[in-house]
Amino acid sequence: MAGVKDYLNSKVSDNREKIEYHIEQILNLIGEDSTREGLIETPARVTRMYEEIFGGYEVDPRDVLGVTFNENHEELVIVKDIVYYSQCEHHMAPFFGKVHIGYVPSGKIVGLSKMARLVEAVTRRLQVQERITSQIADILTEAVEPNGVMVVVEGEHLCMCSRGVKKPGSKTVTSAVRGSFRENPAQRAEFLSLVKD
Ligand SMILES: Nc1nc2c(ncn2[C@@H]2O[C@H](COP(=O)(O)OP(=O)(O)OP(=O)(O)O)[C@@H](O)[C@H]2O)c(=O)[nH]1
Ligand SMILES: [Zn+2]
Repeated sequence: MAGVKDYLNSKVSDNREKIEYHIEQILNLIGEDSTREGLIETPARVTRMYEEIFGGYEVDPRDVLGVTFNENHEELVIVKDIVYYSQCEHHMAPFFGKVHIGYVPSGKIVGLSKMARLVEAVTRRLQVQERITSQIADILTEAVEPNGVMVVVEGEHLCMCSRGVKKPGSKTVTSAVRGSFRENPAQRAEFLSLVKD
């Protein structure tokens, strides 16, 4: 799957000193004095923050759904309102919102918490919202081999609020449908009615 495994080649925890050095350079290059009291710890703080917000690179998202259970439930299962924080790959600015995941099992189910772990693994990277949406749908499809999967992601992008076009409050909604959801409008409608507030 494009863009998932390659990311495991490098991670913040392997490169702390170099990242700190470069953050210090950026502070000076934007006109600051990196040696003043308020900034002296900033390169180390930013690096620790990067470990958190880019923690997805430490994980292969496909491993998160490694354990499944045999179960004969063949109706819709939804985990909704999973909050995520990601960073847009165009501006390295935060975007955030909620993920709603639904699937119709075909003999296999997955632990509910693993859905949230999958969201963490996919979002704590440089991303675009569309790719988050399709990666979640594809990884769940591959792991659980369900009859169908539907994923809806809502996002507010700070690169559109605090800069650029400056439209705070605008929301982007993306969806991905796989398997039975593609052919079955009633199933899509059921999913959408169950995830709406
Ligand atoms: N499709 C998509 N676009 C995104 C996402 N996050 C940010 N963008 C957009 O990426 C685009 C990058 O456009 P560019 O013209 O290269 O960059 P820019 O000059 O900073 O663009 P403006 O934001 O319009 O000022 C912008 O239109 C952003 O709104 C995302 O998750 N999905
Ligand atoms: Zn952006």
